[in-house]
Amino acid sequence: MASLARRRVGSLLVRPAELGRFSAAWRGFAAAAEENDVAVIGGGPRGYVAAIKDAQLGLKTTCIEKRGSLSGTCLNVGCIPSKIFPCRPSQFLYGGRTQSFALCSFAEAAIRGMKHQAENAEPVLSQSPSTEDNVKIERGVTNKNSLEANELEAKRVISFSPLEGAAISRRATRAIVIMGVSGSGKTSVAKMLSESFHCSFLEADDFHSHSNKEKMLKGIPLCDEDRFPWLEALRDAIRKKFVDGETVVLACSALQKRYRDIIRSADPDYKAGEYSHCKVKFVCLVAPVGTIAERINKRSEEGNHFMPVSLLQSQMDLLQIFESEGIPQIDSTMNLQLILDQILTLFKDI
Ligand SMILES: Nc1ncnc2c1ncn2[C@@H]1O[C@H](COP(=O)(O)OP(=O)(O)O)[C@@H](O)[C@H]1O
Ligand SMILES: O=C(O)[C@H](O)[C@@H](O)[C@H](O)[C@H](O)COP(=O)(O)O
Repeated sequence: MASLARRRVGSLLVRPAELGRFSAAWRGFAAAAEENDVAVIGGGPRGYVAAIKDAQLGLKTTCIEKRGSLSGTCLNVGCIPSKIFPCRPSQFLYGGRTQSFALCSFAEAAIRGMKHQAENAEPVLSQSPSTEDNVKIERGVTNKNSLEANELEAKRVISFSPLEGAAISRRATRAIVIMGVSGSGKTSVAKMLSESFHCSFLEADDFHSHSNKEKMLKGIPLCDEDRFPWLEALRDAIRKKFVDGETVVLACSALQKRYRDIIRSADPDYKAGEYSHCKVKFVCLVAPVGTIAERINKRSEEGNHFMPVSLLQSQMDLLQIFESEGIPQIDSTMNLQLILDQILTLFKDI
């Protein structure tokens, strides 16, 4: 089979021999100097399972893992029990039957095991994988740009960093639309958000027809006839992302509910009005008209956009959000990092 992944410098490469107790499972894996069919980045529970499966399918597989042993945080550092129990030991460990735990013998045995782990948990917690430092290191190793950083050539690379893993598994089928009037900061914020999520970014402006852009350039507001094909193209682009199992962040004005409804219909399961179940989520950036006008003027002076400030008022007039839609509004006079932090907080649980 043709080589799909070639290692040039392998400081991050884990050889099968270094995998200790996993070596038997890794017999099918390529030695570092051999050619690889697949490179799997990240040796956590998802990464090593993918790598083992590839090896079982007969592909020469190399797993890249910074830790030097497999199975990620759970096995090497300590997983949920060791993190939870030191916080609430009395409730879980000593409350026993007197609390509302209907414990079967299996659960009792599990708790005894956890108690044992908890008693030894202090040093584990001091190197908790959830510290920011640790996350940074992981991202440095496994994000999409890391191929170059790792000096790894690959046509088929599967990446499983803890952070990206969380992003993929928790947000896999979401579209987050950063909406608002022209100049409110949609593009700037949406780009940053997509970088944080390691996901695609779509710019609604790129979907406008030439005639739409010409119209706006001349200071003529779009009408619905102009907008609908544009919004439908955006809907289709988002739907494609959903089909591919991808998260996407879109910057789009989406000023009226009827426009947002077209975008919401990218979710094939969306039922009109059931906003909280819809995979398409909106966040609206708001700021006083004066602030936005200044930004648009500056942007126009720099020749960076077709949208003239003369259209701002028509956009402000059009913007309408219904309370029932539950669209969070973010003050876009804040600096971009603060805006991003607020949005990340909003979406931390999805
Ligand atoms: N929070 C912010 N603080 C300061 N300037 C901002 C902020 N957000 C956006 N800008 C600037 O305002 C202008 C318009 O932002 P942009 O992201 O293009 O808005 P939109 O996509 O909503 O039209 C850009 O020049 C951008 O750099
Ligand atoms: O970034 C912007 O300045 C706006 O997003 C703008 O370019 C948008 O494409 C138009 O506003 C057209 O759509 P509406 O007239 O429906 O906002």
